[in-house]
Amino acid sequence: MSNLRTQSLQPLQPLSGGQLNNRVNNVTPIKQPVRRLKENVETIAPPPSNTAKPQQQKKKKEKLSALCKTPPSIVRTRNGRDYRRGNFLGEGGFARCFQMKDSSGQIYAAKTVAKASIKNEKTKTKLLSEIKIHKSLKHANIVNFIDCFEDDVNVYILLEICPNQSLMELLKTRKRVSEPEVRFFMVQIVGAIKYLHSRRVIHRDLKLGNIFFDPDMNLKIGDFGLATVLPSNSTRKYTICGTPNYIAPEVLGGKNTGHSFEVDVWAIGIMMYALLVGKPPFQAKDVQVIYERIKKTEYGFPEDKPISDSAKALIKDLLSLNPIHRPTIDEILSYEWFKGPFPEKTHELSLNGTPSGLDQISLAQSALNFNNTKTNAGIYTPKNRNPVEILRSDLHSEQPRAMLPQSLSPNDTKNKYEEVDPTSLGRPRKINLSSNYSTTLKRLNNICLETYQNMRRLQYSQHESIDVMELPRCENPTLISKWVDYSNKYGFSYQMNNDDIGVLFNDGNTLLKLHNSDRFLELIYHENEGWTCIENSSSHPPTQTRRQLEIVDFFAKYMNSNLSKVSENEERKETVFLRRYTRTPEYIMFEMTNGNFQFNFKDHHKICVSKNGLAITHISPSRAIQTHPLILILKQGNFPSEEVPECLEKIAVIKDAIKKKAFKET
Ligand SMILES: Nc1ncnc2c1ncn2[C@@H]1O[C@H](COP(=O)(O)OP(=O)(O)OP(=O)(O)O)[C@@H](O)[C@H]1O
Repeated sequence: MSNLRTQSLQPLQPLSGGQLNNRVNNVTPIKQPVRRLKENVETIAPPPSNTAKPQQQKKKKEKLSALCKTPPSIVRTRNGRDYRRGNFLGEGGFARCFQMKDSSGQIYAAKTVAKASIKNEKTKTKLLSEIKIHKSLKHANIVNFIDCFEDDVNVYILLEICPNQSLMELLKTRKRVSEPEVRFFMVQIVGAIKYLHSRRVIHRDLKLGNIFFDPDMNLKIGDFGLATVLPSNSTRKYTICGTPNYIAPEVLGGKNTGHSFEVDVWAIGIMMYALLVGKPPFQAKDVQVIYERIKKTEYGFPEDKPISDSAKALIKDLLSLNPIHRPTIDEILSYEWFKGPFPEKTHELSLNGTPSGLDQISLAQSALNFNNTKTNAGIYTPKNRNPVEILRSDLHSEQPRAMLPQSLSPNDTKNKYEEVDPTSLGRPRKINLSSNYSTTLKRLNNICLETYQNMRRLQYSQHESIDVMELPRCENPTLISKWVDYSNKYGFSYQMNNDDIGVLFNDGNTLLKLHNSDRFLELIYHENEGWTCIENSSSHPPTQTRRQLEIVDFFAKYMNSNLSKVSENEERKETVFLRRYTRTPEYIMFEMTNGNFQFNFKDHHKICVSKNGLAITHISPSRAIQTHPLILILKQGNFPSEEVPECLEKIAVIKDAIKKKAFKET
């Protein structure tokens, strides 16, 4: 603890175990304002009334975080690490949060606490307890603790960055959140709380403002400032703490009743209600009124904001006055409500508005999404089955069929359309790039821009005489002829018309099996750079790629026996693989590593733009293929040998899609 006083940049020493649970005696009488009284507002509630004890209330409103000075532009730790300070991220009652970048470019959030605000022993113990508890946790839905250090003025808690704010901001923007989305949130939250409780940690400050979105829009519980570890399951805590709107009735009972894990279950009920209805159930201007309502569980469901009966039933149980009547963490997910439409993930678009089509997610698809979300939240670990076995049973059972937008005919999967960019799918392995590949992404981005510029120029010059330079040699390009989207588990699998088969795995890496060869390529993706290629023999694959190879082989068999091809086979002219794909309701777009763009439209016509936008290929539903200079097609208004419905409109759509990519990358 003396560390907090020491001068500059010493990493904090670990706490001795005894310090952690000595707060049983910190009984705060109920009449005193509860810690974090200021947060009564939780920004969606009106501010607390100032009628009683105006002096005291005023004093409480001064945030300790105001004492926090902006950290220097470079924070150097004792163990030699430099962090470059970035933007201000947000502020709580106690801390301010800033971006911090390490020397490899990885960005974190640094929760920064002013030493001036930790003058007394109690605050110091609390901070050290927060650090010790948070440091001991590792779960997919808990903000990851990275490091902790200090300088002369601040203590820094370095955390995984959650750049998409919290559920509180989401609700502020959206006013109410749809039931399918809340189902998804609840599973992730329940997974994290189940994990905490299994380690005898009670969070005690669960609220919308403490549940953040990570870059992939997964929820992460943060702020362990009020968390406590119970020495045994039967121990009870007596400290009155929490945020008024979220406080459980037994906490308000203070000394007389004590509280335990069920306070977190209560808070889950409050959050579920708040998300579905738009405000917490016991909200009032005056904190004492909130407490009175909580003690009598006095709340209702407003008629003008209808929610399902099964949602009400779950909320009612979660908000049981008697903690032992509340469902256990394990029981929550067996409620009927979770059988409703369940999305595969949360989309970034949800931050601004209700995504469409959520209510149309089929029962089978919902069940699958629910199970996957539970698994990802650590709620049950499937038996250690071979991934190929899992794939086989998934692909051949009735349920998951619905989730696969089969090859070129994605029927009822509109709500799944989204951009899938390997850079956002996972942290790529850090590797040394060979010089051959290190400029690949830059090169592709340049081709993308050039393709857009050429298409735009040709569109404007279609009434002028043809420049021979615009007439490229028009051989048919390498195309994706079959595909299976299994990105909710493994990745995106495809077969090309040269019969090479690839899987773009969810970590961004690709395995490409070359047709008529014993060789396969492991293409390791590196953010901002490109790919490193390792060539291997399929008959003697390295151990670490064996499972992936099995998956590729499985997909290969599956595609061969189940899907039809887009076009006839071509000889391999080049080694090419899928860079990334984008799905919209109108088309799926493939960006290939030779710079070509393939668009499969929902009317089963496919168009590929090659030669940096100078050549265009049409593949008809009957697999007839023709490639021409784009300028000719623009002049004639359609392809010569077989008409393409709404040909010029399709080309305009393609140009716009490429434009979006071009300007996103540069
Ligand atoms: N991991 C993170 N990534 C991005 N921003 C974060 C992260 N953690 C915290 N923040 C931002 O910093 C603010 C303050 O963080 P936090 O809530 O942990 O601090 P606090 O002072 O303990 O809060 P409280 O008022 O709840 O006690 C948050 O509201 C949020 O805007």
